[in-house]
Amino acid sequence: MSIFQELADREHVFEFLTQVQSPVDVRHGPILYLEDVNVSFDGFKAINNLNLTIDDGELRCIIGPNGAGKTTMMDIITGKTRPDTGSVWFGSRHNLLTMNEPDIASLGIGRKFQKPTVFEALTLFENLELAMAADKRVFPTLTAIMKPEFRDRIDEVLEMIGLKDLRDRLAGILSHGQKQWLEIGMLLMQKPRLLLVDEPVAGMTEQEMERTAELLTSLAGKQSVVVVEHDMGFVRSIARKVTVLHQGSVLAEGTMDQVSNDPEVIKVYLGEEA
Ligand SMILES: Nc1ncnc2c1ncn2[C@@H]1O[C@H](COP(=O)(O)OP(=O)(O)OP(=O)(O)O)[C@@H](O)[C@H]1O
Repeated sequence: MSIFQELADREHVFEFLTQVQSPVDVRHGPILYLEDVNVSFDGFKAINNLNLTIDDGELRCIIGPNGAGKTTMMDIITGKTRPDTGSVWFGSRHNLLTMNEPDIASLGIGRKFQKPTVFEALTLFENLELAMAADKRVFPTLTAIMKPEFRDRIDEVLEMIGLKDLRDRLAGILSHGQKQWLEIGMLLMQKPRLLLVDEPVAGMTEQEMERTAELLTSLAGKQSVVVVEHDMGFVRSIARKVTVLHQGSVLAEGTMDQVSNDPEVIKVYLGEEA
């Protein structure tokens, strides 16, 4: 179609008017793909021929004994640690090993560390506002904060994390669990495609753990979520598919029942709890 025909065609949708699509291409494969990844620290193999695939929208739990390589694996995905060999892809287009940490984050990979780091002297609303302001992709100027659509997004996230009633209270008054949810909310402001969550329920009450399980399961589908967690009860309550890491490689993968009945897993890990 010529440019003149396009201009005359009222039904034609011009490319510049269409919504910007996420750059992550998952049409023909997983959202995250690690192949034959190796990392040594002073000759010690922390990650040893690691292969891992996460599907778009999946909620995956990663378990494994201390020193299994879980944190190192997260560090590799976010660009904090560079592997010695192997490949790490985000969708089929983005080779994460060629990108730095800020570029990987702006592609839509959000990481929640174990300890919450919210701004206690600011309200919940302001915390979420700041999280949005930190995202240069969707939010080029601070003055844009007052736009109604951004306020709507903040209210939507407050609803998702179950803290809408505390919208204008200071984050300092929140319980430990509520701070964790707020921090998850801060990541959600940037609409990540993949959320990496490190030990979300450490230090939480039973009730907070239940609420966290609901939150993480509600996020799956809309985004992919990878949870590293030691609490087996919690993992059982949310897990669809579990990956067991041991000595830097995948020892077993499957449902919680499958992996917890696997003799190798029982020997190296779950046996400690049996
Ligand atoms: N920067 C580093 N320098 C040296 N050794 C390291 C470094 N980072 C990790 N390691 C070692 O690599 C191994 C894997 O560590 P990692 O923290 O990834 O395990 P993990 O599964 O997260 O353990 P945990 O459950 O205790 O957090 C450990 O033996 C650790 O001591």
